[in-house]
Amino acid sequence: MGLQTVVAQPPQAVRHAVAIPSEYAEGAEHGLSRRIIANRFEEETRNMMDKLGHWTLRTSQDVEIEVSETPRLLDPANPRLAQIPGGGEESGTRLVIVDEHVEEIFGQRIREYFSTRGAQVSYLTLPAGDEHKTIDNVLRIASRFNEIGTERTGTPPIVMGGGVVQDVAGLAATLYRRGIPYVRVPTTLLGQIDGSVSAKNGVNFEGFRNRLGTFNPPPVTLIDRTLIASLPERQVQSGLGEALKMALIKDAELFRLLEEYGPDLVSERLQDTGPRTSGPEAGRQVMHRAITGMAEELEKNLWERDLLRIVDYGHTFSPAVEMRALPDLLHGEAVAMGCLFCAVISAHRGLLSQEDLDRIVGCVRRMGLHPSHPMFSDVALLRKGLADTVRHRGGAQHLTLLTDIGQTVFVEDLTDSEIDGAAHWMGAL
Ligand SMILES: NC(=O)c1ccc[n+]([C@@H]2O[C@H](COP(=O)([O-])OP(=O)(O)OC[C@H]3O[C@@H](n4cnc5c(N)ncnc54)[C@H](O)[C@@H]3O)[C@@H](O)[C@H]2O)c1
Ligand SMILES: O=C(CO)[C@@H](O)[C@H](O)[C@H](O)[C@H](O)COP(=O)(O)O
Ligand SMILES: [Co+2]
Repeated sequence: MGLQTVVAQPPQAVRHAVAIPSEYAEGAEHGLSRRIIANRFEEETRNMMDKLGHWTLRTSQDVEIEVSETPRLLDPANPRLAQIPGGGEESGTRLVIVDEHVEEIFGQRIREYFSTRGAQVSYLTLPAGDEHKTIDNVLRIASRFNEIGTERTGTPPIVMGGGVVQDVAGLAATLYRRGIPYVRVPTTLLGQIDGSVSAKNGVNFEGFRNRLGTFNPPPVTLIDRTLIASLPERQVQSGLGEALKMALIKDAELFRLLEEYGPDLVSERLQDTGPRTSGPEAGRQVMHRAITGMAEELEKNLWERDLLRIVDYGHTFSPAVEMRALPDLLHGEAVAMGCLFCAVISAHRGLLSQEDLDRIVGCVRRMGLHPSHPMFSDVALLRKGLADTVRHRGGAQHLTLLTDIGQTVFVEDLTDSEIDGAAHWMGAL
């Protein structure tokens, strides 16, 4: 039966062109009104549908993500790191994935830990840095899973390192056998306060940040704050860039801590060892407040069904800048600049006071971060970056701006001239 498209007068429920078989269309030639033809077609289709099978599968998934502070994680007396999430039995060799600096600093302790505990493990070291957040490295991990016989559930890999190795290994775990559990041990400040509660993984692709990735939260993430004591200052500052984001969008007290203790947090690597911060335990508070804020935001929207996300603050223009500047700008450095850029737009709109804007610039500087980079004055790059972010946000700007420190509003009407104004301001810093 040939099909021919006839634009019928839509009956109540039919609002568009209906494909009507040719014998009905022929009826039109015999003077039947299009309305009658369409009704007859609908009725016959309905009769036929009664005899056709129809299946709808509805399911939901309970997800529990444990993020636990675990002191003395590498002490062989502490069983936590070797445990199988959910308490299952270990049934073969587990892959321990680290990056090259983690290997350098902790490799020996990690080996001692597993050998003392008699755990069957194999090691894989990946190159460090965002430029190695690639699909090739995902495949390297998958090959090692094959080599050592990684199972569906009994041999969950353990990933120790910063956000890069977490993202790469997380994607490998989600692809392998269509998804295996793994244990996440973040060893950077950024990884501990931001990536630690995230369900996302990903790799950069064709010059775009996190263009390939999935949602696959590991069941267990273990945080030992002492592991970040060996971080270079610059990496601590970069991590504080994400803490600043969290402070600006929802936690004025966190902002106050960053403002007051910024330099100490950096020099002490949040260990609360110095005379000034050991009293109020600024390091512990900053870490706890940042994780709590992120967990609150992600728990209600883990799969990002809602693309209005305040945690994307500072991540609107920064992805384009960060990728163009690679490897010169670290993720948290670009995010801090992205936060400031949107604070400037907020102030130019009269949403944020000049005094608050000055406090934000001061805070960024106190944490040892640069408030700007020449690329944040590159108007063409910023506009292109926004266009791609809009595609990422389902075609809307969904731009978070500040109305106060710790208070936000979404806008959808940012103009090119506002971008130009903020870019000019950043260039004058
Ligand atoms: N999936 C998510 O939700 C999520 C969240 C935040 C960030 N990220 C991603 O994370 C990446 C940034 O993470 P990052 O800042 O941790 O960078 P990173 O992973 O590159 O680590 C930074 C550097 O610190 C080194 N290092 C790691 N632990 C160390 C330690 N304890 N002592 C000394 N050196 C150590 C690493 O080898 C690396 O050279 C970005 O690609 C970002 O997109 C992902
Ligand atoms: O950088 C990241 C995740 O990579 C987080 O800090 C952040 O909170 C958000 O998840 C990002 O804004 C969105 O990341 P993405 O969807 O662009 O990968
Ligand atoms: Co980020």
